[in-house]
Amino acid sequence: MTSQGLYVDGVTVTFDGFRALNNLSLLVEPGELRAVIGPNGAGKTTMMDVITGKTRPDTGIVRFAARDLTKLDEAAIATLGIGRKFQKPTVFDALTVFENLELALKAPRGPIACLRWVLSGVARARIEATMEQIGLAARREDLAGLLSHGQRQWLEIGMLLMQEPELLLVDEPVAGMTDHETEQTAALLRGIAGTRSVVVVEHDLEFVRALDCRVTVLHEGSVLSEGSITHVQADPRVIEVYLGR
Ligand SMILES: Nc1ncnc2c1ncn2[C@@H]1O[C@H](COP(=O)(O)OP(=O)(O)OP(=O)(O)O)[C@@H](O)[C@H]1O
Repeated sequence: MTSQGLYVDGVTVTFDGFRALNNLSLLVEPGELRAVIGPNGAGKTTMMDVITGKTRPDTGIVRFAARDLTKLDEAAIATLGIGRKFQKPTVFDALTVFENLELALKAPRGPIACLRWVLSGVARARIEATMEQIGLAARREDLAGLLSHGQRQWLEIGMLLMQEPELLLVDEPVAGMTDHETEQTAALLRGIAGTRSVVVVEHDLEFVRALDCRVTVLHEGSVLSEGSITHVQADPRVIEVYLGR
């Protein structure tokens, strides 16, 4: 077993006798970009909930960077460097792009420390670099409420990046985006991986192809197939339960 990365082994989650996850095992390497697909009810959201500590598994191992996540609460898991982006963006509409990113910085804790805290040159440079990365440098002074749906999603990804996560979980990022925004999101996520692991749950298979990464197909709470998008799309079991419908 690897001591780094995300290691899920034999995880089962039962809701009122129904197995949402059924002996789920998966390994995501440090710096890897991984797409997770599967039909409705396959267990994708439950898998994310288990990794972030929202749901406790009945059995199984969940480790990240050699830490046992099943022993930690949601706050402790976030502190460990696991960030999650939900489908709906939660940016602050009345703040500018810059201010949203500033707010997401890891500010010192405690009232005295906060009073003394001034945005340092290093912090400012990080905000600048993040605005470039998410393609919003030209919109820095614009209120988030004026951004398009896609741009708001990127801003939220930027806010998560300000927390310097080592693992980023992203839930259906391109739902409601234009084709052009979808392409840009794939490029953004490819760029974000490498220095950190990124797990993306998505239904849009064109987008998953554009991610150009290993794909895990879930079905009834287990891994049905894994490999390149070309490999899983040609897998008869995947065609039967997911693609062929
Ligand atoms: N809190 C809960 N109580 C009872 N059943 C639940 C609960 N959460 C999830 N389930 C069930 O577990 C199964 C897996 O759900 P989950 O949301 O993880 O699937 P999913 O792959 O994310 O689906 P979708 O693509 O529709 O989001 C579903 O049958 C769902 O109804």
